[in-house]
Amino acid sequence: MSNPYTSFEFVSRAKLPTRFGQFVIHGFVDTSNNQEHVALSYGEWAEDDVVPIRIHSECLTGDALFSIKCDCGFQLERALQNIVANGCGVLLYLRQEGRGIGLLNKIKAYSLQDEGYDTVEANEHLGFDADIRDYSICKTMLDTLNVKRVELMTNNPKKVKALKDMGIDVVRRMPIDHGITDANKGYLKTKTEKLGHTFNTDHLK
Ligand SMILES: Nc1nc2c(ncn2[C@@H]2O[C@H](COP(=O)(O)OP(=O)(O)OP(=O)(O)O)[C@@H](O)[C@H]2O)c(=O)[nH]1
Ligand SMILES: [Zn+2]
Repeated sequence: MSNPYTSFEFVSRAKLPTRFGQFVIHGFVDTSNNQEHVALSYGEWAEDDVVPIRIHSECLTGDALFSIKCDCGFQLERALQNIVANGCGVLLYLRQEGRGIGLLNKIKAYSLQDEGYDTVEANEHLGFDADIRDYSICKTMLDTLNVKRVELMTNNPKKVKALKDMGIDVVRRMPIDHGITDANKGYLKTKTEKLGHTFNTDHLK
């Protein structure tokens, strides 16, 4: 069987001052499709330390354009704040817009949602599975950053499983229930009911 990690390469790193604190940005490329991904690290750790990490999937609308249709922007901000409060940690920012279908397809899915489809039905109507993300580059990123044991900030059990399957020791999961708005309650409910997210639905009432 071919090694699934051979197409991932570390390219360069640099200091990145942010509103939250002084991070380092590490650039990676997937040479199989020229997709560029980044990791942001904060502070220092020893090889056996449990490092808080967030695997964040790109959401241009939520992360950069202030959309409250989803919870992504809130989660991104909270993750960086958590990392700084903890004294060290890592954000893996994966360019898997729209759960892997890309920005323009996500806008098509949003258009269907305007007509009444939920987030899963909209993907399926466009001919995609509900979630086509791949997390394998995380292994290369974490190896490069010398992270072996993690506390994962997520509500998504698929991310926990993906990391464990790659040999990363997921010591704990930290829920990240943040950013509930009237505009995204329905979306979060669908994520919980159809995509297996361990979201506390009491928050959605
Ligand atoms: N196709 C599609 N993608 C969406 C939609 N809303 C958000 N996304 C994308 O979903 C991804 C974020 O996934 P989420 O399901 O919100 O959360 P998660 O990453 O699985 O889980 P957490 O770690 O708990 O945040 C980003 O890539 C967003 O662009 C939608 O309605 N349709
Ligand atoms: Zn989003």
